[in-house]
Amino acid sequence: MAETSDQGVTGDPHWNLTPLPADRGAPDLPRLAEALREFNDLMTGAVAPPDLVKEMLRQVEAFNSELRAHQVPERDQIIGRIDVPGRAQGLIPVVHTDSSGPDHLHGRVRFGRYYLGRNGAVYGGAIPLLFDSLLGRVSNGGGRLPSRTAYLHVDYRSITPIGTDLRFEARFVREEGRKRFIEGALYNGDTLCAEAEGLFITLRPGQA
Ligand SMILES: CCCCC/C=C\C/C=C\C/C=C\C/C=C\CCCC(=O)SCCNC(=O)CCNC(=O)[C@H](O)C(C)(C)COP(=O)(O)OP(=O)(O)OC[C@H]1O[C@@H](n2cnc3c(N)ncnc32)[C@H](O)[C@@H]1OP(=O)(O)O
Repeated sequence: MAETSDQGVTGDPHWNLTPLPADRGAPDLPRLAEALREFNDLMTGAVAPPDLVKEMLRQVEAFNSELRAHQVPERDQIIGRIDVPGRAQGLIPVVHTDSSGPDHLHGRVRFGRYYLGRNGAVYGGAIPLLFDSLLGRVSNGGGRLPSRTAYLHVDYRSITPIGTDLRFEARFVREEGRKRFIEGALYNGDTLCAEAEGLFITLRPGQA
């Protein structure tokens, strides 16, 4: 499956994004995020030998020590930006878009072992995380002004399995003044795993 970035707001003046610095490792950051995602999945599923654990601890502590010297204010941060593929972070699993438009987003997602709750099922809290991102993308797509989640209602209809390609749909339902109602659903084949309804509020000018 091809990597897909959070598209739809890139270059949109509403988001007021500063240009990405080309020389600050940005091209490698999505690959680093991919490696870290795989690390999380492998680490979750492994019982590693003690020497390997010791060596990983040494290396991770060494990276932490270097990174402490390179902390920047939020406005200069690269990881998490919507114009970087997969946002270069591992919080939300990578989403692959099959079809998108001003009022919908359809695609696929796979939760790795890192997201395991129990008995092969995705941890329940990870599902609203996904829906917030998907519904937020629909709300903020189509050239609309930025909005913020006011509520997110999730119904769990059946177990969501890890390690399986799942299909999602999200759609813009209606708008009432500053209120936007967005719905989404997550399927394993024909089985409905979860569905969500979100209220997103258009931010007023200057509202941070
Ligand atoms: C600027 C960044 C925004 C965040 C977006 C982040 C990233 C976006 C990036 C890229 C976009 C692409 C992808 C998007 C991905 C993810 C999106 C995630 C978005 C979030 O994850 S964001 C964090 C979680 N989110 C919060 O942290 C909200 C905290 N909160 C507030 O910031 C305020 O609470 C706010 C602004 C929501 C409203 O405040 P406000 O003062 O502007 O407006 P007000 O209260 O007047 O509400 C107006 C009308 O909505 C009704 N209303 C309000 N809340 C309601 C509720 N809960 N239930 C039922 N009705 C409700 C009122 O009753 C009134 O209705 P009426 O007009 O009919 O009287």
